[in-house]
Amino acid sequence: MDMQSRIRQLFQASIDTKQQAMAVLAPHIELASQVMVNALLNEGKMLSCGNGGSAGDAQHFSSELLNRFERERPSLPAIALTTDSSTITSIANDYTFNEVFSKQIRALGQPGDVLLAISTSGNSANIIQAIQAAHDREMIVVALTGRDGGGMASLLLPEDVEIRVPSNVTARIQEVHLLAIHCLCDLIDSQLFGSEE
Ligand SMILES: O=C(CO)[C@@H](O)[C@H](O)[C@H](O)[C@H](O)COP(=O)(O)O
Ligand SMILES: [Zn+2]
Repeated sequence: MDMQSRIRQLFQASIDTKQQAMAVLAPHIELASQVMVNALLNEGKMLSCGNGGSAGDAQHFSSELLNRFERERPSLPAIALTTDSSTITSIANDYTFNEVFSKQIRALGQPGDVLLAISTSGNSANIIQAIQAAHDREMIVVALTGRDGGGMASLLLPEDVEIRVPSNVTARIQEVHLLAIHCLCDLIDSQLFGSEE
C-alpha cells in the first residue's frame, strides 16, 4: 500500500473508533466530570497516572487543570504521578515498578481526591496497584480503559467511573482517551465557571 493510502486508512480508523466511542461513552464522560467537579468543590485534587503514551495523557490532563484549558480561570489542583524521575526510579529500584504510582498515592492521596487511571489494556500492574491504593485512601477512581477493561474494570467500586473505549487497538484507544480528557476539561470548566459558547 502506498503511504498516502496508509495515512488515509489510519485517519479513517481513528474517525470510526471515535464515532463508535461517541455512541457509548458520553454518559460515562458526563458522570466522570461530575465526580471531578464534586471533588474540586470539596477541596479535593486530581492525581493521574499511566504508562508510555498514557503517561503523556496523565500529564496533559494535569497541566490543563493546573494551568488552563481554553479560558482564563483560576488554577485547579492536579498532580501527574509520572513526572518525578527521582521518586519513580527509587521506588522501582528499591521495591518494584508495580509500586511507582501506589506509593505516591499512599503519601499524597486524601479521602475525596480523584485518581485518573489510564491504561489501554486495563492490565498494567502499576495502574492496578494505583487503584488499590486509591481505594485504601478513600479516593474515587476515574478509569480510562479499552479492550475488555482488563483487571482494572473488575477492581472498580460502584462510585468509580470507567470510560472504556470500544476498540482493541492501543493507538486508537489512546486517540479516544485524549478526546475524553479534553471533554472532561471542557465539562469541568463549564460546570465550575459557566458555559462559554
Ligand atoms: O503509546 C504507546 C503505544 O501507542 C506505548 O507507549 C504504550 O503506551 C505503552 O506500551 C504502555 O506501556 C501500554 O500500557 P497500557 O496502555 O496497556 O497500560
Ligand atoms: Zn502511542
